[in-house]
Amino acid sequence: MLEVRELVVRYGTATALDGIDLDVAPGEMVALVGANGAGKSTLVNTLSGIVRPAAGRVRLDGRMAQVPEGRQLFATLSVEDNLRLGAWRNQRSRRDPARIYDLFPDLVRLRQQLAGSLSGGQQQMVAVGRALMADPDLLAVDELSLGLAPLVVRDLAAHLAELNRDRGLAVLLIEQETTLAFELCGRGYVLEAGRVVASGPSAELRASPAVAAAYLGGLAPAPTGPADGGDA
Ligand SMILES: Nc1ncnc2c1ncn2[C@@H]1O[C@H](COP(=O)(O)OP(=O)(O)OP(=O)(O)O)[C@@H](O)[C@H]1O
Repeated sequence: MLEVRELVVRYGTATALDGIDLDVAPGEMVALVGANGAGKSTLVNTLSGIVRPAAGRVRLDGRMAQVPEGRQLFATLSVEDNLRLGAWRNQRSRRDPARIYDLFPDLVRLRQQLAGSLSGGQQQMVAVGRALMADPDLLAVDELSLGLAPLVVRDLAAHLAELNRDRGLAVLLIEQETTLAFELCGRGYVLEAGRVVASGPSAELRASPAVAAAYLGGLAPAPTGPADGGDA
């Protein structure tokens, strides 16, 4: 449903994405991991049209909604108004946030509260809910876990997995938390300095030196097997 080919993005003379190929199939959960500055947000912002590519192409069948990095809620609007804003392109009949309250019952009692006064976890619920209000086929989540307690992250991750399983929602999960990303998604991509340096099933990526290298600046994990040939 999403096909990205040879995507190049530049900010002035700096190249942020340098020939990215990436696919998400309908109903798939795909992880995009990489260290700070690798180009993850640039990629998502290009998919959603916020950033214009210098070259390459993006083909998207269906509708994509984005949970932006840092949530970016309207702090002085209520939870309910933030949710409704997610549906501004929908027909009137699909602007009722009731379905989001079914998904996140905790938001019901907060519906009139200003978004700026919520906890980080509550804000992330609203940000996910607002994106879901657009009835997307693909949800791109930029840093689900950012600044949140592990229990809250678990809860949000469980919701995403449920939406994927029950409604066939495709998810592109942008994460620095590789453990979470590879647990939740069957397949993933590792980005380093604007390039895909590894991709494949999460089980393989988890053990991949490329993942460690992307995070530790080129240091591969120490070998776990017996030393080969050395006698020290
Ligand atoms: N608006 C911008 N103008 C100039 N350079 C930018 C802009 N946005 C991002 N960059 C640069 O592009 C590169 C990729 O940044 P990006 O935010 O996409 O990385 P990221 O992987 O999402 O990082 P993080 O995990 O820290 O959010 C970085 O070198 C960054 O400094």
